[in-house]
Amino acid sequence: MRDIVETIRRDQLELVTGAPADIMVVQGGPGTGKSAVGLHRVTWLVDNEHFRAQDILVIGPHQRFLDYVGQVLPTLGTRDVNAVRLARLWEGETTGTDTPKARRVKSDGRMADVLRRRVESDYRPAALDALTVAPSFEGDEPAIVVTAGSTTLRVPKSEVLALLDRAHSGEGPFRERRERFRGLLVDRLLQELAGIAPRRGQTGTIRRDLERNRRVERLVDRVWPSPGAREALRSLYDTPDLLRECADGILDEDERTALLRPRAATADADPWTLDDQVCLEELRVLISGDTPPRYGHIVIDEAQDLTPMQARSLRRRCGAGGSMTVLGDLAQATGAHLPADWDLLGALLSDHGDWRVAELTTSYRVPAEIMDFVAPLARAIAPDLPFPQAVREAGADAVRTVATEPWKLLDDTVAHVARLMDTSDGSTARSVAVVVPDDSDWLDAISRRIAEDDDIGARSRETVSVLAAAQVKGMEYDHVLVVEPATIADRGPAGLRQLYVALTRSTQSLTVLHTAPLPTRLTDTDADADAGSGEARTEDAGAGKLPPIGTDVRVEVVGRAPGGRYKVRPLSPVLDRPLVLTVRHGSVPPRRNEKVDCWVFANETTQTVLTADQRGRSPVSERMAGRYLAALDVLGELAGSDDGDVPDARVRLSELQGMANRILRRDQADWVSVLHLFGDPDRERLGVLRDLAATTSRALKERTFDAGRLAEAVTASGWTEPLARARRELQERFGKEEQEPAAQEPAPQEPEEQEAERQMTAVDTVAEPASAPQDAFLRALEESARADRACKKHEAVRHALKASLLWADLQPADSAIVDVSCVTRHGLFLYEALGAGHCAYADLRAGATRLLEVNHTLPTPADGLYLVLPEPPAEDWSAGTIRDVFRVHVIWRSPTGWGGEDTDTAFGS
Ligand SMILES: Nc1ncnc2c1ncn2[C@@H]1O[C@H](COP(=O)(O)OP(=O)(O)OP(=O)(O)O)[C@@H](O)[C@H]1O
Repeated sequence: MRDIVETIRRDQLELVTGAPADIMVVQGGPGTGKSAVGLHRVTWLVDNEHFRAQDILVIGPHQRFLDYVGQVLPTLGTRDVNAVRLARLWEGETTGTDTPKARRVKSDGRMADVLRRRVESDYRPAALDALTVAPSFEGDEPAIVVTAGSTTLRVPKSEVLALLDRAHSGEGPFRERRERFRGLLVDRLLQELAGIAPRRGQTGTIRRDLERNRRVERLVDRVWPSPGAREALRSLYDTPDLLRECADGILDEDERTALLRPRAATADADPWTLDDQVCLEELRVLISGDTPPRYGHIVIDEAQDLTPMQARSLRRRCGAGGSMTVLGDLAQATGAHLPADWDLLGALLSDHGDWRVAELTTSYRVPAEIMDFVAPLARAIAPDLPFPQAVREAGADAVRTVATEPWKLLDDTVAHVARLMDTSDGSTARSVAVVVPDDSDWLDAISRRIAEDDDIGARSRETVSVLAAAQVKGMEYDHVLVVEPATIADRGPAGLRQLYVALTRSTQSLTVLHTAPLPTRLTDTDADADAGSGEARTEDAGAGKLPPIGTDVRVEVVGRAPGGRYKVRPLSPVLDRPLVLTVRHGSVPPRRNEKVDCWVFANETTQTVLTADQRGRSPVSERMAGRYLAALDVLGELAGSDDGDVPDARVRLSELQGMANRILRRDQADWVSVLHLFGDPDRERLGVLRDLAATTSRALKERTFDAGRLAEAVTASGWTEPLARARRELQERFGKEEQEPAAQEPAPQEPEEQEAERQMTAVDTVAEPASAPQDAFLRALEESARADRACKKHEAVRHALKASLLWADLQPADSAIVDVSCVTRHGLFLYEALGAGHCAYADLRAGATRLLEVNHTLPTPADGLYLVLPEPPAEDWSAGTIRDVFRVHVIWRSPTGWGGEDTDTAFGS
């Protein structure tokens, strides 16, 4: 950043020194110096006395940006500028999260109209009817009556209505107009009093008495109540009729349903979200006219992520004659709204006044080789934006894409981090960022492995950052290592943009480590430029034409497609979408013109992905059906309960969460069947179900469960009917009621935290002892498993094995008897871990015998048996002998991963 002080370029300088008038939007790709321009502009505005430093507000996306501001502005000679994170701009604590749908509705500009109507809905002149007294003589009209001391004052109803209308139609916030009405009414009563008792009417205290008169108070409260902002919003969210009235013609039914939320016992206990806080500010302005502090000039960084409601609120902070510098890149938008142009934000930030867009088109950060690599992605997500030209070249090695196997990914990541750290010239340490998909376990797994690594552990503390993709916006590192880009790209509507942000953070080199094929949008150098900025929007765009997941298709292989996939043409049925066949690593690649029977695995925006791999298509087994039945009912039972006292509620909620997760992750033997059972919902709706199960479970755990609130949430989610249908279907299919889930397996202590583990145990064919063997035999096996597991080394090996299976995209399980079991493409495998020092032939023989015993307890024998050692066997002949004699394979932990002849098959290859 310090470089820019000397090297600022002409196009940047023009923006820095432009006269501050209205709104200037600076649109520029990654590394074009937008943030740098914004900060230089602050200094220039202060130095040239356009504004005092304290009249300038700088808004950034996160704390690291503020640290950067705090560091850079003083070096430019400017102090006392207000700098704040966007999320901190609004009053109140954020205690809740919204569903993506609710978030989009609350932050949409139309919400301002709904809120305005909500405030005005409290003006109720019709309530006057109930407060009037009948005419007292012929020719008289209904009137309101107020007693002032011994005098009775009557004002005809028509006059009160006129006063109401006069006050209401005037200018000003709601409460100001309400007080105006009170004043007008009191004036009128005084006038009445002056007619009856001229002398009393003139005393000074009588006006105050009338203002506080109980009847006057009551009348004002009835015809013109005025709740505070929080109550106004709570009642809007928890009263469907009120919401319908306020949103009529503005929000459709789906959108209204997304907003509904039961209220908690107190307003403080409500789950207030950031978008709620923005709405509350809007309401405070409407109700009492309270506005936040204003500034002369506002600089907003990463402005592409502003929501329309936030933009309105920022406008409010801009003083009369104030101006703004708005910095952003539409291609990097990852917020609730993905704007295709600056029109809406420009109009809102300028309050429909003047605004203009200037462009920066030279990337100073990202080397040309990396920009070339991301160009297809940029074309896909933002075809109309100018793509920045890089000023620097970093050499042929600047971009590396490294395909690896899932079980090697951790080791490979660490090895590449070590390589990148060693690129230092010796004087300055290089900054290295490892960017992983959001919400994955990899953040912890990789951080831990790096920290534990003897070689780089201590050295890495200062220089290596492991970050989720959502955390890297606006950041810059020497070397960036992006792990599994396909998963980042697959995360929701903004996934591809998130990936674009992650890939453009580096000044020196980019390494991409992947086990799944690279996203086509990244590799597709021939892609049409008009793929459209809506490309990343939703997976179900144009849903009418999409072939259902699980549909059988026979295809002919046409040739290779980018990202390790194959272009195919449909033979039957004929599908009119581009089709690609994906092939798992390690399997035999299909030949050109080969005919393949496959099925629809996923519908991407522009193509349908097929696979011949039958994993995922198993029917729901009878054993799982019992558990699913219990899970499908749990929300209904809880919603109808008094206090959440429902048998095994958290276990069943966890199962329900697991059902949604298996579809979202496409990772279990029966995920396609469960998808159909749920009625083929899209990913967003599955996310809603998963979150509902998780939050309910958390509420039970934290004893904040509220049945009424759950009932409303379930209705609002739209899941009531699909869950009931799924239950009916399962019952019909298996002709039974659910089994007790607790009888299936021990209830985990913390269902959410045990989710991963429960996923594993959810595999149908997983090793659960059959009832035939003697109890005593089972107990003996359990006992010896327990003894083995007391050894730390044994457990370390067992968990390392599970981790590698997970990396291999498999779902390991275990039980009281089986150390690890896993369904692979070759069937069910059992694994027996050995502990420290158990590597002699006698130990292997004992382990193999035990494996055979465990195998004997299964209803049907496993398809592969593996002994897993903490180190290589003591004798070099023993592994082969064990295999020949017992048909048990032997693998062992090695410094670089796993050793042994059968390592590949052990992980399903
Ligand atoms: N004229 C320049 N000469 C040399 N380096 C520059 C120049 N302008 C910007 N830079 C450098 O380029 C890098 C990127 O700048 P900056 O962070 O301001 O870009 P940005 O447009 O905000 O990027 P992004 O959108 O990716 O967050 C910084 O290291 C900055 O110092």
